[in-house]
Amino acid sequence: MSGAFRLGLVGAGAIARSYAAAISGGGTAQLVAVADTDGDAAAAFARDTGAVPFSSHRDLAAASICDAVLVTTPPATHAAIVIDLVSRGLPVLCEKPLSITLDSARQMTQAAADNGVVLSMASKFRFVDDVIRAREMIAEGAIGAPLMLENVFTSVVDMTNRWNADARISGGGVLIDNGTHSIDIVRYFLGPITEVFAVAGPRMQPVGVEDTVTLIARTAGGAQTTVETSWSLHKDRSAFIAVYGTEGAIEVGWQGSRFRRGRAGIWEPYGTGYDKSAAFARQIDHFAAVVRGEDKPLPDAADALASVAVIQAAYRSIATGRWVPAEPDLAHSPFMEIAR
Ligand SMILES: NC(=O)C1=CN([C@@H]2O[C@H](COP(=O)(O)OP(=O)(O)OC[C@H]3O[C@@H](n4cnc5c(N)ncnc54)[C@H](OP(=O)(O)O)[C@@H]3O)[C@@H](O)[C@H]2O)C=CC1
Ligand SMILES: O=C1CO[C@H](CO)[C@@H](O)[C@@H]1O
Repeated sequence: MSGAFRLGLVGAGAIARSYAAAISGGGTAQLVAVADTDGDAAAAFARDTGAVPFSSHRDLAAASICDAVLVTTPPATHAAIVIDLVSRGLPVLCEKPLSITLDSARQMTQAAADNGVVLSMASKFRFVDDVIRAREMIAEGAIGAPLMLENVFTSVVDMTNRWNADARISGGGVLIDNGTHSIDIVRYFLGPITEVFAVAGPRMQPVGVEDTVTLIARTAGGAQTTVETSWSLHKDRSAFIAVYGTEGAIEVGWQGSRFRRGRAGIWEPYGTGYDKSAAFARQIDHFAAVVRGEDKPLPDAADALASVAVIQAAYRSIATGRWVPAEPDLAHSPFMEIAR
């Protein structure tokens, strides 16, 4: 494959517009096709981007003009669309969550494996410079052994008239929505998650799904983590990730990040914080490199599947009030003995 990376897009809604803006800023990808079941949305997107419009992902695939496809439809539609696309040999980058059930997510990763094509889940925070640098510093031993990770994704978003509040389409509320980012971040920094405990807070929006969730997780490496997600509370924290280790700490912030040597040293600033468009652009360039065989998927299909498994475990924890084993192959970790 040489020349521009010809990207098709399925689902011409809000986040598709963010991708189009990021791609138009440069990089290796060119948006060549767009499919949306809403003909007006596809036509408007096509007009603004120069992509060829289609009324279904199947028609888009049949046109054979794409090297790969980005799926940006609501979560309940991901499985059927992705399975169709990978079965036609098209590599796919699918927006989060990969799917709304573990069974359907497994079918997706299996279909990709059977057809020998790349399937990755969009996880923009893996493509934020300060997040990448934080992970590198931890790998270099800058904070010693990581002991604790805190993640906070809280902001006020009115979900009352959006598909996000309809569990049949979204799979749940803020836990599957923002929590999917959180779980992938935790796994990116600390590796597999063994057990989770989650509680849903008082519901502040008149919706049929949870709008505030606190989650605690243990990792296979022995670190612990807390995740706070809300569509209804704005904690207004400057940092969205904090990792504390035996020899220091790192905070990744929205406007800039910082590093502290030792348990009570001076904070040293680094980086410039979070830039969504830059992260999207970098994610697409990385996906192009993966499809060209020049790099490995981030996250890979197993990571994406694990994120679905952990979120499902967290929902079981909310329903039962118990610790729940998270990633199936890690169900018998020593921590479960403590939890019992
Ligand atoms: N990474 C990030 O920062 C973010 C990621 N997301 C994720 O992106 C995805 C899309 O979210 P968002 O852009 O907010 O959703 P939108 O509702 O704004 O857009 C989705 C579009 O897909 C269309 N659509 C629905 N079903 C199909 C189908 N089967 N084939 C083709 N098109 C279809 C919808 O049409 P219609 O309206 O007629 O149903 C709509 O035009 C979700 O998975 C979400 O979790 C969302 C926001 C931020
Ligand atoms: O990153 C994100 C920002 O918040 C949105 C609304 O909760 C999420 O859907 C999205 O994934």
